[in-house]
Formats: sequence, C-alpha cells, structure tokens
Amino acid sequence: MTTTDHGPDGGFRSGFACFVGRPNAGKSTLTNALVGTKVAITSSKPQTTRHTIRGIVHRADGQLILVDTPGLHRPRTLLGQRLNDLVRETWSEVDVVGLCVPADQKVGPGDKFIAAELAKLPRRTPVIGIITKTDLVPQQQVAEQLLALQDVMDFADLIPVSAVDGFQVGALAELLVGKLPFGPPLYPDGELTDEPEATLVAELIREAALEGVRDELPHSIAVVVEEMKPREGRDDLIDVHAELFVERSSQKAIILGHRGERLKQVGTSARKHIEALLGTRIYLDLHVKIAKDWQRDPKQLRRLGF
Ligand SMILES: Nc1nc2c(ncn2[C@@H]2O[C@H](COP(=O)(O)OP(=O)(O)OP(=O)(O)O)[C@@H](O)[C@H]2O)c(=O)[nH]1
Repeated sequence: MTTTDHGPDGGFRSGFACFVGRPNAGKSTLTNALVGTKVAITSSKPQTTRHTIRGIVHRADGQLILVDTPGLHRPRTLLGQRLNDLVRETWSEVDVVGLCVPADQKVGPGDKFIAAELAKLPRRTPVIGIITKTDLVPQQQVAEQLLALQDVMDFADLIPVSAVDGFQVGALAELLVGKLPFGPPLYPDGELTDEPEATLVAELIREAALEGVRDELPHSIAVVVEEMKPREGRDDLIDVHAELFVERSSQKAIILGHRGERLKQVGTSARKHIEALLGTRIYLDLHVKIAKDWQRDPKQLRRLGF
C-alpha cells in the first residue's frame, strides 16, 4: 500500500452497496455471508438512508452498509412503475452495485434486462459482476461464466464467489469497500438495523392513499409503519400497524371519505399489494393523523423516515 492511497480519516472508507440479480441468484445468502456473525438487531432508524438495511460489514479499512432493493420487474401498473422507480432510486443512491449471476445457470435475458437498466443510471455507479455459487460447478465452468458475464455490460470488476464454502467472500468485501468514498463509519460497530420491508410497505400504503386524489394531496401524505410482526401463535398472518400523516384536517377528510369509506378502500387496496410483496396474509391497522406542516419540520421528517 502506498501513502497516496490514504484519504482523510486515515484511509477509512464508508458507504452503501446493494446486490441485484434474478430471483434465487444468491443475494440474501451472500449478504449473510458478508455480514457474518456480527449481526445485532436494534430498533434504531437509519439516519442516512431511508432504505432498508440488510447488514453492515465492519472492517479495519472500512464500513460497508448493504441495503435492500425490491426486485425489478416489468411494470404493468402505476404501482409497478413506482416500485421500479424505487429500485432505480436505490441504485443511484448507493456507492456500488453488485450484479449477482449464479455459476450454474446460463447468463440469460433476465440478467441482460437488469444490466441494461443499470447502464441507464444517470450517475455512473460502479457495478461489480459477481458469479455466485461457484461450489456447484467445476472451475472450468466458472471461467466460462466469467467470459459470458463480461459481455453483458461494462463492469468495474468481476469476481467469482461462494457464500456456502466462503470462497472469495473476503475478497469481495475488499472490492466493495474499495469503491466507497473516504469517510468515518456511519454506524457504531456492531449496530445493525433490520426493518424488513417496512419502507416498501409504507410506500405501498402511501401509493394506495394517493390513488385518485393525487392532484389534491400531491406531497402532503407520509406513512410510518409503526410495527410489523407475526400474529401470536400464527405463522401465516402478519399484523401491520401504520400511521398515515396529513398536514391539515381538510386533508384528513379527503383521506377518510364519507363515513370513512375511502380509508377502507385504501386499506383494502394497500393490503392486497402488501400481501403480494410479503407473500403472506396481513392484517392492516391503519390510522390517519394530522402532523402539522411535517414537510417543513426536520424533526418530524426524520421521524417519518425522510
Ligand atoms: N450451493 C450454493 N447454494 C447457494 C449459494 N448461495 C445461495 N445458494 C442457494 O440458492 C438459493 C437462493 O439463494 P438466496 O440467497 O435466497 O437468493 P436471492 O437472490 O436472495 O433470492 P430472492 O430473494 O428470490 O431474490 C438458496 O436455496 C440458497 O441456499 C452458494 O454459494 N452455494
């Protein structure tokens, strides 16, 4: 290492990364392998991002925060479009993206679709091509997969890994940290927030609440998911408690509708989308509250996850 490698903060780097790839590409398993046993669940809210944090990798040379992105899909509805916008937003907010492609499956249209979307990002976020599950195939096939992946887009780096036997997991962490900006740790050592899909659930409720009244209430709604937990004694039902904030009582009236009819519809519509997202039945407990001028109040904004 040369001294010119050192930036401020003694060469320490910190920032955000996310993994993308087709379903089953091995993103979650890789995240767990990278984060290792240093997982501590706390209820604290992330201060610097409104995306769900999946894990934090603490290293001597840097701190890597892995954030979640919902899966990208071909949009059919406005909500689908909004979800894809959320994906792109996450991609352009992170410092590095890892595109995961399993070693045991041909590089296909799904991978190319994601790569093409990544290439459209306005900010040039570096993308690392990751061949996952190398333990499943002979070495020769890993080499061929590297060649095939190389043609898909312009990668900052390519690396084969196995989350199962640990092959090159440390090397991947080093590569990812190397793409982060110089800066002090963003979270205390050992801290990890785990808000499973809560951000996205809030987004779905907000979207349902805006349906049809977007012109009247464009930016005056915020949603906070207070709690999401499995119903006691049941493994097929999740209770979701959420609060929908508006700024004025006139807006509350719009959301509620005549005798609360509209709010009921909002709940039903949001519930369907949340169930599709989580793959399980949910009970949605939704309340409307007035938070005066929340858009201009930094303290309230933080509480609302902005
Ligand atoms: N042999 C082997 N299997 C792996 C490895 N990584 C993941 N898998 C398996 O591949 C399957 C999918 O892994 P996940 O980590 O859930 O994949 P994912 O990309 O997060 O999937 P989605 O959440 O559907 O997008 C699981 O059955 C894992 O056990 C690996 O390195 N080696």
